[in-house]
Amino acid sequence: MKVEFLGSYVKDLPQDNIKEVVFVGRSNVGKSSLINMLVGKPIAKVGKEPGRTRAINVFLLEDYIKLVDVPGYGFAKVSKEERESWKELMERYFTERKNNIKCVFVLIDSKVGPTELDRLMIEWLRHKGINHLAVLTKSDKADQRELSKSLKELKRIGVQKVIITSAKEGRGKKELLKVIMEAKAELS
Ligand SMILES: Nc1nc2c(ncn2[C@@H]2O[C@H](COP(=O)(O)OP(=O)(O)OP(=O)(O)O)[C@@H](O)[C@H]2O)c(=O)[nH]1
Ligand SMILES: [Mg+2]
Repeated sequence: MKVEFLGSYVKDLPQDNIKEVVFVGRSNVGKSSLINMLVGKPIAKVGKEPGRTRAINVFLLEDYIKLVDVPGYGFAKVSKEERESWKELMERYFTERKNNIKCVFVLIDSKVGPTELDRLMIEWLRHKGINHLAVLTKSDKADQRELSKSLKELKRIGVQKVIITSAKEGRGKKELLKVIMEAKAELS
């Protein structure tokens, strides 16, 4: 698959008309790993310590759609200022890029299920009218009971579509790529 790193953004965001899919979720939930699994190469940095991805990292896939890796939320060890700047960056990103966003993948750990912050994120996307779906990550680490519980909880908070994934085992790759590639059909 053809993929190219377009840049890292902390302030000024790109101003083009290319469609994008966005990966959001708690720090350490597996956003960067999932991007790497999808494109088949280690293009996004995977952190040993959570809270590693500080900027918005943008990758161009097959010349027509962008994958956007945004900094994770909910990491306890960040200062109030850092949390504020994260919020500011996210608000700007979703406001400025709203019309380009094809889908937001809200990543949730299969074993942990949706946290309060995930719920707020989903509610906020719903309120803004931004298309989104839930992606359960690291399914290789969760047993059937944990997985069912996470699915049930997502249903309870009104999530319509869920894709179960494991970056380690390649699970969910086809389903995610299908959502991503649908942008192509929309463009032509
Ligand atoms: N077992 C297992 N581990 C995973 C999987 N995906 C990611 N990990 C591990 O989880 C940790 C965090 O992964 P990242 O991809 O860096 O997570 P992130 O969401 O990008 O984290 P931030 O950039 O800090 O927000 C790393 O140690 C990964 O190796 C998976 O599918 N299975
Ligand atoms: Mg990351």
